[in-house]
Amino acid sequence: MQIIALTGGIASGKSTVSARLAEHGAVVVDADKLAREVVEPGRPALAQIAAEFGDGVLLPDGSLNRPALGAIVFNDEAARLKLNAITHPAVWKRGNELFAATEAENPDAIVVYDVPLLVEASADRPMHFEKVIVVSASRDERIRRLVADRGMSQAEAEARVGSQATDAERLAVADVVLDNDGTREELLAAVDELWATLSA
Ligand SMILES: CC(C)(COP(=O)(O)OP(=O)(O)OC[C@H]1O[C@@H](n2cnc3c(N)ncnc32)[C@H](O)[C@@H]1O)[C@@H](O)C(=O)NCCC(=O)NCCS
Ligand SMILES: Nc1ncnc2c1ncn2[C@@H]1O[C@H](COP(=O)(O)OP(=O)(O)OP(=O)(O)O)[C@@H](O)[C@H]1O
Repeated sequence: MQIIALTGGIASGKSTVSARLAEHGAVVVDADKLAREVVEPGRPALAQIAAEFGDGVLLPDGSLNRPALGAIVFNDEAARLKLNAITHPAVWKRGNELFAATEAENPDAIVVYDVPLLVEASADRPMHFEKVIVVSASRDERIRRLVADRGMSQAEAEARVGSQATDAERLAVADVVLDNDGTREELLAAVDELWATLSA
């Protein structure tokens, strides 16, 4: 089994790349999904978040109020680091369990781990990757997509992008770079070429 990390800034195009790799046969594990799973009601991470940030980050039904927590952590680095310290170890642990289960089922699998915060969370990462793929798109283009496609305000989009590593920091750990400042079709063609080398 190979485990390949797929990273990139918010709205760089990671989901577009991982969906195409899945069509080719890759097993995709999505860290954002794992991060949602580890804060479900009843999980220890949710209790830790409520203890740290107060009951204002919970909805009346006891689940996480994501916009409320986002408004705090994307405007306050110390708060964000506290949240990361709660969630990231739980995400890596769950990821490792899924990798082990995939290997047991299919030792030849090519696993793509879609992990937005690979660089930011590297200190908490007890994990080795065969290759690191970075999807790169300019800061301005990513902010444009967040405002146009995700309904964020300009300020929210800038805060979220500003909470992440820079493209230069991500490119420093890249084995493969997929440029996504062009069209979606150009990106997909580059992914198809990449798959040919991964599966060779
Ligand atoms: C703050 C929260 C509640 C906001 O939820 P929301 O539904 O608005 O965003 P969602 O989780 O879908 O994340 C969307 C994107 O935001 C960015 N993002 C999320 N968390 C962080 C963070 N701690 N630092 C920087 N960027 C982040 C990533 O690019 C991610 O792909 C949520 O993102 C969260 O719990 N974050 C901490 C866990 C985490 O680090 N997740 C990222 C993958 S490990
Ligand atoms: N080359 C492109 N041209 C125009 N729009 C694009 C292109 N690639 C992706 N998009 C759009 O930009 C947005 C972000 O793409 P995508 O969801 O693949 O990125 P992501 O990195 O997975 O985002 P997130 O970090 O939020 O999960 C989507 O709305 C997508 O349709």
